[in-house]
Amino acid sequence: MSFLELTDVHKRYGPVAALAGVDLSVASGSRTAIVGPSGCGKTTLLRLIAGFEAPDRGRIVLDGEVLANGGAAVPAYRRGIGVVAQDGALFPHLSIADNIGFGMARGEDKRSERIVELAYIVGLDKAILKRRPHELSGGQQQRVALARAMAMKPRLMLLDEPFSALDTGLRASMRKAVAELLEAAGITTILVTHDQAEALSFASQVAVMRDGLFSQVGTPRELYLQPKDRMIAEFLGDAIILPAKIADGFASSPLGRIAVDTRERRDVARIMLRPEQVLLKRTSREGMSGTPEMLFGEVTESEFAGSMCTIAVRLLNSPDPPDAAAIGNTPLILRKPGMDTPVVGEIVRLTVSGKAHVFA
Ligand SMILES: Nc1ncnc2c1ncn2[C@@H]1O[C@H](COP(=O)(O)OP(=O)(O)OP(=O)(O)O)[C@@H](O)[C@H]1O
Repeated sequence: MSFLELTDVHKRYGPVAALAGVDLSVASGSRTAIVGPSGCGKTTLLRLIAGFEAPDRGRIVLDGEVLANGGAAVPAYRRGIGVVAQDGALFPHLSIADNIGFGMARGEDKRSERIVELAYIVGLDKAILKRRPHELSGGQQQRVALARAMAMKPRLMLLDEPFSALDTGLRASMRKAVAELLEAAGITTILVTHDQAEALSFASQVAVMRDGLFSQVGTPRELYLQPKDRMIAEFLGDAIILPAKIADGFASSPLGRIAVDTRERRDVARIMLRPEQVLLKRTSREGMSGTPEMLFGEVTESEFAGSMCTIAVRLLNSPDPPDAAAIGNTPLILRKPGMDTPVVGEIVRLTVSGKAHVFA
């Protein structure tokens, strides 16, 4: 049985259906990431789980306890749910120690020791406990917010874009530290993020939301490699989408014969590859002769961007695709390590590794 269960949850603001019948199961001790375009309902969902608002319809059950059933709802302060908002939302007039201690039960034993311990757990030096929030960096404030949420020993932790104010390096290290921290404490967590890489690396379950509904829920690997549709594919990373004729576990495509992830299909469909599945080897125009079964292309654009660079490759001898008009002369957009990126005009041999995913 799942730890948190949402069934047919609806929430409307005037004419806007922010949530249009959401179902979600979250396992105990797991980490779930919710991603989706701006305005799709992510924050509304967290607010309903936290108890800041009640659903119009539907049930929210946490560890067997009904938190909300339509408008009838357990108040937020009785839910045992920790919330860390995007801006940290610290109390500006309280010291860092009192901010952290705010989450503790009144008269809790060894309060000061526990505050120091929580500060240590989230990687804060105890020297800053006397300071006020405005004397801390954005990253430090986020850690205080997390320590405050952990101080109340929550059953469930809700993180609403908690890393978005941090720069790239700090963001990755904070994410890892927070994941380890919550894991060690056995706290079930839901993270809302705009960053697909963050969702895929942080969570054991990723839920993609669109127009107030989950369009796909699964493991990061399932969603990345077997997205249900083009929108989900492109939301979670770069995707090469091609027309293909499918039969017997293979696709005839503009990139030649490629193994696909289903043996059942026998039709014309769109297939998807992730750019890292297309491997390039430098060659020359002379190297193309006498090898009709191999696939070649010419680099038409190359954009340097540090560790990973973007290149465009125009296919030179593509087998006829099933609907040639759909691909036309569109180059493939690939990302390659910056140290060894082919330059414009170079001829490359292309091979595909792994299987392509067939869209329904
Ligand atoms: N209090 C409110 N009153 C009226 N409309 C609201 C209210 N809160 C949210 N909405 C609307 O509900 C929809 C969902 O909003 P929500 O904040 O949940 O989206 P989101 O996915 O979290 O967006 P973002 O990624 O931009 O934060 C939006 O159309 C929003 O304008």
